[in-house]
Amino acid sequence: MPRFAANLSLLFTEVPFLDRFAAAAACGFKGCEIQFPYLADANDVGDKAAMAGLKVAMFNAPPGDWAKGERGLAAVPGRQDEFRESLDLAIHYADFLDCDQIHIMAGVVPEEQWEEAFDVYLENLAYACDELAGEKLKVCIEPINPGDMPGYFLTRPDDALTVLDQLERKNLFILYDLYHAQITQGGITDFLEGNLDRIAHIQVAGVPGRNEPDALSELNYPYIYNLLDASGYKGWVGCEYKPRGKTETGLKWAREWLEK
Ligand SMILES: O=C(O)[C@@H](O)C(=O)CO
Ligand SMILES: [Mg+2]
Repeated sequence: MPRFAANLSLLFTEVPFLDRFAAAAACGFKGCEIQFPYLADANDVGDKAAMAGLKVAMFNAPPGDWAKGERGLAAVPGRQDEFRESLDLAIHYADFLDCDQIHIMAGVVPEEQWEEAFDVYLENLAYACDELAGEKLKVCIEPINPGDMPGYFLTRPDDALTVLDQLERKNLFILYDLYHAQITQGGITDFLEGNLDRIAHIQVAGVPGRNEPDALSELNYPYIYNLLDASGYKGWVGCEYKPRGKTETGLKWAREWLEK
């Protein structure tokens, strides 16, 4: 049975962020993920997760200046010092949130800089893997479709495999977001069956629309969940979608998996 993690950046937004942990637990979630926890104190976030009995399965390293359109620093030439400093904050939060894996975003890079950006990406990820290995943390990279994030540097799961092959780091994994992967590359079940040992975290959402992962999606999610179970997937499945209405009303798709 899949272990679902409520994405508290997109779900339960009917209540303030720090109240979402209890709201998710009340609906039966045992895990959560957070895109960017940094607006709240690490201690408060960790306490709220612990009090709600939620495992924090994943969060993102600081993305740079989100309001200015930055979507990560790892592949952005000239921002290496800032990238390295951002890891210190991510490690601080990982400690308080008791979370053992961090998604490091590549960033938006003009196409003419992509050749230089790839070298910067490899250098920064190697540094991050070595720094986080010392803290017993995993580094995850997530291909993101260019429709949702124009100009984002890492878009295809096969390109993420190339990065893992080049760096050969034991603590470097793919965050396999099925919503993005279906849009950019497809072949979801082949990729899962062929690379499950290189996938530390999975996220789901309906395609198209990024709403609930239910029968209105072109992906047959119950089939995928059964495949994950049969394949022995031990990670979490992050519910990273935009509810069509109230979060709780939209959770009908998860009823059979969420413990009450
Ligand atoms: O899919 C996404 O957008 C997220 O998983 C993320 O980390 C960037 O917002
Ligand atoms: Mg995602």
